[in-house]
Amino acid sequence: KIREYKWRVEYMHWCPDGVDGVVMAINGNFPSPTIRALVGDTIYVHFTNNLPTEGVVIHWHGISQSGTPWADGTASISQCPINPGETFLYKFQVDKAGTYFYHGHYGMQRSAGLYGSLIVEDEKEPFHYDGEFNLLLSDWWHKSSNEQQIDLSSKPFRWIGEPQSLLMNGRGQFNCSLAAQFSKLGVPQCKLRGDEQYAPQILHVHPNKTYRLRVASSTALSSLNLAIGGHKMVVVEADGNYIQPFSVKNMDIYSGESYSILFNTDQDPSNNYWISINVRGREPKTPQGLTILNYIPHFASKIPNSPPPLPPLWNDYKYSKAFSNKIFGLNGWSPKSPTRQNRRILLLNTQNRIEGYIRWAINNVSLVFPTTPYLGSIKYGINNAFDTKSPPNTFSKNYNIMKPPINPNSTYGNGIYMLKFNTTVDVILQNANVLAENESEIHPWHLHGHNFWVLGYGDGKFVSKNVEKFNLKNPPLRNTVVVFPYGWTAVRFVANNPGVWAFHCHIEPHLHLGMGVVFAEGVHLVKNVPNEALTCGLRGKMLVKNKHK
Ligand SMILES: O=C1O[C@H]([C@@H](O)CO)C(O)=C1O
Repeated sequence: KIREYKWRVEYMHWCPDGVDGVVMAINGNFPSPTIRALVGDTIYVHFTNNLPTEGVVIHWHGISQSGTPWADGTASISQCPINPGETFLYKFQVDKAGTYFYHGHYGMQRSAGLYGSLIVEDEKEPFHYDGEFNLLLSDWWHKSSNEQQIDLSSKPFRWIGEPQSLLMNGRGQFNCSLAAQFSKLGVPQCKLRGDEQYAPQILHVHPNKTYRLRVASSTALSSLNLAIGGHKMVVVEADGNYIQPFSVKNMDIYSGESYSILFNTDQDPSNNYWISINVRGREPKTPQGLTILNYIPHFASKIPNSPPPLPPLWNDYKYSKAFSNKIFGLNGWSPKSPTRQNRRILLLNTQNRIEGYIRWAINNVSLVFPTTPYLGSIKYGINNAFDTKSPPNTFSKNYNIMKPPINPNSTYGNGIYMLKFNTTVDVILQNANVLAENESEIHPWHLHGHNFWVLGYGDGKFVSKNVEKFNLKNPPLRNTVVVFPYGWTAVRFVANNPGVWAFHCHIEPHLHLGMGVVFAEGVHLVKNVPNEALTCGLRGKMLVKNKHK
């Protein structure tokens, strides 16, 4: 079935957390509209840019874009930014059921609020439920994304700081709390009618049923922990892949990840319950995000009679690792990983300083995007559009990941990794100490155009004997995976999707500061690239020249 949408993106005044602000909205909605489709459907989005002075693109996070790499929505990689006043047609198939989302992928447009849910349903699933909800999680700053972007590229560097609020489906509370009576912070109780833009979206449930909660995190920065007070959660899906069900009382979710959980409404039906999100992995300076699980027929306004769930300590990484290590592919539903790899790439994640500017680098290269999208320059053989020398396959064996870099300098680069078509590639993501002593941060890495198998995580520096401990039995398939502080993460994927694909830290300011790499495979097999995708930069000039010949 074809599902067709006409969308226009524009700036709009909105009040996501009780403080007036400006969001990037689609057709007047914040968050942007939810797409619901059935597996196998083709989506047509006629996307018009009504922003007054800036380009825009939309990335369909988790969708393989098999056969349509020009619709992946990554500026400088798969297409030219759509100019103000122009319309671009995103046409792609949703070939895999799951919980997904979409978001801006140019500059800091995700932080500006350009995101929405994309849910692909399946007729056959390995579990049952009576009803479902969807929560798209995000973090929100009172400073505009434009100013954030300027801060990050200033000398001296200005860090954007922690978000002012956490949002669920675009709703949060900054100047008041839903749970003030349980809080020691002295914030007032929110007095809400329920129709405010920042009033929480309440989840209404019937007792003694099973519900599916779909959650995805579109945060710009924050790693989160989600809990439903008094209720156990059974995790059943990760990034559009069925996983071996496991039960937890709260769960971590990193930017770029999505999950489905099942919960039973088996608690005292005369009470309501909190649903909470809290910041993990960074010293929390942002109040927890809250909404209410309301047992019908009681009033939704009835405040739960116990305090919101207590999250694990923000820096309890052992706790986070235990959660990640519970995720396995579901037998019979999850495709098996190839048993061996053709190529192994080691990627060292470092924070650096180039000419006084703070940047992130991978194997000492800090990614800057070229003006001509890679897809067009490779496909049409334009060889002066980017550095055709590949970035390093590995990093120095002597690098001490436990200390700040001895030489923090790095280089800007836009070279990419050319992968042989249909080969199996292992990537080891290696974390390290940042510029300051005794600090290493969480980085959730997201791969475009593919899922990868997560073969394992480890502490410290990766050594070749770690390969013996790789999980080849039931590794989970995902499109996003966390790299823990001072640790490494190993993933495997098959380079079988003709196109050019970003692989990057999903923390938006980190990508903006160079924390990513680009893979290209089988580009000669890409057919029918619409001219509108690539009519900018040198490819644009080439088209114009040909016309006048
Ligand atoms: O990229 C980042 O910069 C700051 C800090 O490391 C320097 O101010 C921070 O917390 C980041 O995640």
